[in-house]
Amino acid sequence: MTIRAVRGATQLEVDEAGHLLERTAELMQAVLKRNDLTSDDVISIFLTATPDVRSAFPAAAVRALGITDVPLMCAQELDVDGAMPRVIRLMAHIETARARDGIRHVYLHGTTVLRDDLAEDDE
Ligand SMILES: C=C(O[C@@H]1C=C(C(=O)O)C=C[C@H]1O)C(=O)O
Repeated sequence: MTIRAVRGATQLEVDEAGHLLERTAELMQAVLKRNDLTSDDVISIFLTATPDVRSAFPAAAVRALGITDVPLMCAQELDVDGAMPRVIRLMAHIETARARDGIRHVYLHGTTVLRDDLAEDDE
């Protein structure tokens, strides 16, 4: 097993708490599923929201999935001119037997344009 990092991002239609929690949970579950991970394989999760997001802490969505024993941290993304609005990002450090190029990064709901080199088709 090796420690690796996996990235994810999703975009909100609106900045509302219920929707944010739903989209963040969807993202977290997709990151785990696409990389054959369980929460036992996760070391830590860092989440960001763009500065226009004010409705909820994305970490709450991860906890609501039952991932309660993993250190979580939320922060605000850089306020770059022209950047995509209402984006939730995550980076999870994980234990995995996968090679670096076997890690599947997850970009949902229109965010593939952020990193078309990393992102697969939105499933
Ligand atoms: C491009 C993204 O957005 C921003 C830019 C990043 C980059 O250039 O690597 C990484 C995270 C964000 O700060 C992304 O989420 O992948």
